Amino acid sequence: MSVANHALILPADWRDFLALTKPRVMTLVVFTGLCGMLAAPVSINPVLGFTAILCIALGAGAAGALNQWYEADLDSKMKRTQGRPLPAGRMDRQSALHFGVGVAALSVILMGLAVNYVAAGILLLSILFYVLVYTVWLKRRTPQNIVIGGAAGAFPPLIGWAAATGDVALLPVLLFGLVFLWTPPHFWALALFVKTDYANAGVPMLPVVAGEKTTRVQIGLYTIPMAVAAIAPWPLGLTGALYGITAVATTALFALFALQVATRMAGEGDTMKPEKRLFAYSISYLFILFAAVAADRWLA
Ligand code: HEM
Ligand SMILES: CC(C)=CCC/C(C)=C/CC/C(C)=C/COP(=O)(O)OP(=O)(O)O
Repeated sequence: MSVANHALILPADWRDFLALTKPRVMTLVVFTGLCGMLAAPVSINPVLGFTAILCIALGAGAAGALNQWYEADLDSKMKRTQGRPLPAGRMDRQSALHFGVGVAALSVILMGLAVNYVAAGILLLSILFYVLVYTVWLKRRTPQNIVIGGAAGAFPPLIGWAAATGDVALLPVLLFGLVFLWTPPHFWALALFVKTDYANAGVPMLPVVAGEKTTRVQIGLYTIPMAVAAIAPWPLGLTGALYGITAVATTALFALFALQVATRMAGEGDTMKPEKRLFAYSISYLFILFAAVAADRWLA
């Protein structure tokens, strides 16, 4: 059987290695890192700044590759992920592992040598968090997997800030909190409409384990502290009105969409529209907020 499987593996090309890095999701991860760096009250040398962002992209991509190396079995059971290079048989697991470990090591070492050790340390922590805490430990065990493990995706603004300043401060910590608290509504909105995929693969995502109604309520509840983290930098004097007004307006819309998801209880029939809208908007929302925090520092 394993010989037959092996015979099915076609040579991977560069597009498969690119797919291993989850490039679409990682664009937002890298963007939050870039804006965290631009929000810092110092001007980083452009070559070092570019290197730092490259390291975040390489580290995040490597973490995505290691995630796919570890869970090729799960990915082969879900429609959304069946076409990835490993489950589709276009790449062997060994190549994915070598690529992931090599690129992760390169990203952390380069960040440490060229930028600074604080940024390198947080980058290493976020890679380990995504691969070990989320993927290996929590994802298959508890519906709280993305609440705790999701912290991995919230580190990039801190990494960007640390790359520029060599330190951390309250503003990037609030930005960390924003992404951390944004992750549950972002992901559970999606999980509501890909629920059967996760159920088939045996992944205990919240809608599968606790049901649709609980998930909707949880989305609403997480939106409250998320809104506080999003708006707080303005009254705290960490940003100006450009960010503040943008945060209030975009967060109000997020809260409205989350409320619509929370109050649309299971069994009403018709379409799944509110959760699709919240999921799509969640992505634009973070792009806009992070663009605003950087613009506030440079334009205001
Ligand atoms: C554990 C936490 C998270 C989970 C489980 C999660 C899960 C997902 C899933 C399953 C998708 C569907 C499409 C795909 O696979 O490409 C998705 C889309 C996306 N996620 Fe997340 N996500 C998480 C955190 C984040 C974070 C922290 C960011 C960025 C800051 C992010 C940004 C995105 C973006 C930009 C997309 C859209 C990709 C596209 O256009 O196809 N996600 N997420
Ligand atoms: C800097 C650095 C290392 C950042 C890490 C970035 C990070 C943790 C992003 C989380 C977003 C993500 C790809 C979730 C997918 O969850 P999943 O793996 O359960 O999704 P899947 O079902 O699509 O495989």
